[in-house]
Amino acid sequence: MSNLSVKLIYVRIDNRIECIEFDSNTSTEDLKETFRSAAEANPNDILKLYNFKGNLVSINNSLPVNISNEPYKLQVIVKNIVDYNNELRDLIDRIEHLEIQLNSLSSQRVEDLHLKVKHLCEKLENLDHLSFIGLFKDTRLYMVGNSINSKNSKNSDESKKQKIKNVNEKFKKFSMGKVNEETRKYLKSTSFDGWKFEDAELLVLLQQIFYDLDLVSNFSIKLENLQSYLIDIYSNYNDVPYHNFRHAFTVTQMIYSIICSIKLFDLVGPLEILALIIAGLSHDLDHDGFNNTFQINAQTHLAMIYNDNSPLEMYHCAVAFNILNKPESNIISALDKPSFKKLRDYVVQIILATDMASHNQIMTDFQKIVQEFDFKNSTHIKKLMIIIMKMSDISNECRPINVSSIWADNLMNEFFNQGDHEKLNGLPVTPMMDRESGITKSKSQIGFINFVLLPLAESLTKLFPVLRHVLIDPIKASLEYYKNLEAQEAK
Ligand SMILES: Nc1nc2c(ncn2[C@@H]2O[C@H](COP(=O)(O)O)[C@@H](O)[C@H]2O)c(=O)[nH]1
Ligand SMILES: [Zn+2]
Repeated sequence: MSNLSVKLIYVRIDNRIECIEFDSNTSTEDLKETFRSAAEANPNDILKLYNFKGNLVSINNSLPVNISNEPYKLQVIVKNIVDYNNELRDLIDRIEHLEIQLNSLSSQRVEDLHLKVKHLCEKLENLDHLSFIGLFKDTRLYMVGNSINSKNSKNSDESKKQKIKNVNEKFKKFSMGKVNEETRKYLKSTSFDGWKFEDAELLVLLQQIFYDLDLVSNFSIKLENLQSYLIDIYSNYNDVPYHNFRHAFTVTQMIYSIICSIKLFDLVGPLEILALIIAGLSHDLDHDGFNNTFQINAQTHLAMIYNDNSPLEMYHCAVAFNILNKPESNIISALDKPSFKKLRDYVVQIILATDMASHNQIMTDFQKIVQEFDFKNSTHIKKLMIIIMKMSDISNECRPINVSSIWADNLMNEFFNQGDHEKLNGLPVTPMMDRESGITKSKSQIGFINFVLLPLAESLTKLFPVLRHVLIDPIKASLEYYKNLEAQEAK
């Protein structure tokens, strides 16, 4: 080998720097093997190489040389996670089988085990390296410029259909029983833990909310239409880490909890209550896990059809009314034309207001009216409905830390997944979404609580002091938790 053709490159693997030597005759396979040995990686592991600017680069003999102060970064994606996941799925199947055999859900040990496995499985599915190789996610729209309807895998479509079918069957079966008083009461609480329930159970609880708010009687909703509507809502959320059906459930449950805490049904009419519940359920329909900034920068189909104006929220509204348009899922068929128009206006305005780009304006508007709030003023009422929706949308940190912490992890996973795709597509990377920017969960939550969540909760509490105990106190507890965590991380 002539010395002139020898290349030396420096690579950071975890916290150590390795120097790799190769030449222009070294094949890509051999070079990858050298990287693999340097990283002590297994043959099936995936290697990701980033240059000093943080861009992903391919490993081949034309890699530019660098200096030791500006090393490449090598990341190893452990493959065995797939096997773990299969094992976990098997385990879930076996536990479900066992449950059927026991013919009772009351065995606490089986239930606990089932929950633990489910949570672990969810965590594994959301690991960032899985998001990169796209093993578990429906990656539609992930490719820049793709149409919203293009899906990457027939198999994932089939398994989604099967999952919906199973959940639908269980939902109908569970619906034959009654939700007990204790659960109905718990459902009204802001400390409700949705992670304890499976999807079909969440649907039963949503159905219960429609009954307990008298929406079924006030709007003559047929049970079969309500069930078909709820299943359509369920089916139109994607398996993304954060903006999924559970998020829609959690937000709707918080809306319900606030309605009950402030007895909103005594202050506004049933149409306003119905609009809030429909908006909560629909506000992130068919979210693909990428925010508006990504949609606009990547010039996705959504950004194109909505001209960069709140593309996601516009689309969620469109999907919401598409579902309501289906005769079998139309839960608002009893409304006359003026009432339909009013409900539609409420739902659209409430969903559009969840675009965080409008947050400051909405806060300013509400703070102006809060001192002289008039429950007979329709503009005031609409602004209040918007604030209740926004409060519920970002309210994870109002819940106990064991509940909210999973949400914060899921949100960070979704953010980092977006950051990875931004890098891969040469788009501007939002620092908060860059896994290499040093942002931590504690930092992210402290900032969000101080600058967004707490001011919003304080505004709503000014109008309804009863909320101090159920919103402000737990938010402050979460803030303390994250401050302690940050202090520990700094040590
Ligand atoms: N850093 C955090 N950001 C949060 C949290 N909860 C919500 N959010 C942000 O707000 C929007 C809400 O709108 P959505 O309709 O998209 O759900 C969400 O996308 C996040 O950007 C939080 O706890 N921490
Ligand atoms: Zn949301």
